Amino acid sequence: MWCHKLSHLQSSLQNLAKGRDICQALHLSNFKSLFPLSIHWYHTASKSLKCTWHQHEDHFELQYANTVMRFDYIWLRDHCRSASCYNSKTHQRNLDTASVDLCIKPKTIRLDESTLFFTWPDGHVTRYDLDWLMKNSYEEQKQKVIQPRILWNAEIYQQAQVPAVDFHCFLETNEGLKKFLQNFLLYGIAFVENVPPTQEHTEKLAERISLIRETIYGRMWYFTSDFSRGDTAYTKLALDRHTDTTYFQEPCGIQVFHCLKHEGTGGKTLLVDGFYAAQQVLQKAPEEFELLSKVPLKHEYIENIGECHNHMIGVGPVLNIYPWNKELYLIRYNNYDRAIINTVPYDVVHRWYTAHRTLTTELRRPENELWVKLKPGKVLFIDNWRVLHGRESFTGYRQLCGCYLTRDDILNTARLLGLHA
Ligand SMILES: C[N+](C)(C)CCCC[C@H](N)C(=O)O
Ligand SMILES: O=C(O)CCC(=O)C(=O)O
Ligand SMILES: [Fe+2]
Repeated sequence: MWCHKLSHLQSSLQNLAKGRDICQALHLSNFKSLFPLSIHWYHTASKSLKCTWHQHEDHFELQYANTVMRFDYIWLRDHCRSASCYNSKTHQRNLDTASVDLCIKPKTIRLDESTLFFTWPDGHVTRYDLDWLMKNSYEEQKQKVIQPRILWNAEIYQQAQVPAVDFHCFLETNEGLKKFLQNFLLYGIAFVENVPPTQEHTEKLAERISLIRETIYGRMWYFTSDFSRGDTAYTKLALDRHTDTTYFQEPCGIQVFHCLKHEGTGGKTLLVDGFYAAQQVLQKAPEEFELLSKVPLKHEYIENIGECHNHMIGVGPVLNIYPWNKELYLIRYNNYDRAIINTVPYDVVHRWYTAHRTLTTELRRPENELWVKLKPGKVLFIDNWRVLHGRESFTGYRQLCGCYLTRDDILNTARLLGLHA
């Protein structure tokens, strides 16, 4: 695992902010026309960017770099970066927010160069750099994507010719690891090749990018069609596209597959970008997209086979989106493991089935299906919050090993390498 290198992260954030100033300075020409005439505005030139602000009764309004931003006074007090309110070494808040009057108002506000000074009733002074305020404002944040992605169907993915990363490159170089993670973040799938076909080597790969998430299936799993567990994965049957562990309150973030052996026919792996399909639903039937993002459902796993006794339940909508920018972050789709729907009134149920059908139609379009035959030596990583997998039925002896990984920790690794995650 990686240790924290926050200074590195900070300096890349600073570079990002500098680049932004230059871009936004170019868009300043008509910002004056936005001002209401009836209230008193303060105009100041800071560096090259003009800034105008107004102290309203219940909030602070700032126009800077062509952006109109509003800040609640409690927010401005809460985010104070002074040494007594914030520990800049640990990046943690010292201030006890509950001790601040919810209706707090600054006694005075003044701007000096590019720094705003708020003096609070008890005399405490909070200072904010204009660029910091802008970067951290809601207005800025809602324009941004949390996770840049390339949504794909089979043709888009194949044309992109995303290369697999070599085993040694992945394990021994930061470039190899970074390339791999960049592919994974953009497409939701990525391959490592030339891996010795053993469970130990597969485990080593997994540990390079994240933490293994131990589950009811074990830490590293290793399975054949031996009916050893109460799930169709342990048969030779075809499996339609799905995401795994929908019956966990937090479905596993990443699935790793390594086919160690197959002597027989069939058994190809199916991959479908769930976010591409959801995007199609959003375009064709936005109210159905919304319904799929609002109606919570249960998924369930009940197992009573030999020594294995499990009963897992996970609740959540099929599509999970960030409310401020509507960006998708998780699809929970498994028709096998979907539990009884009894938390939704009948008229909504009907609309939900219609919406689910629309999504299923998109997910099942042949042009959205990427089929790959997993071979010993080639390890597949799947973003289980985004990309659905399935398999063709097969004959003969087939051995698959792999594991689940935690999502937070793969993103941690990616961020520390300077990637946007
Ligand atoms: C991958 N491994 C064989 C360990 C488990 C398979 C679990 C399959 C289950 N129906 C699900 O979708 O979650
Ligand atoms: O056998 C396979 O290729 C995959 C089965 C499956 O869906 C799983 O193990 O999660
Ligand atoms: Fe699965």
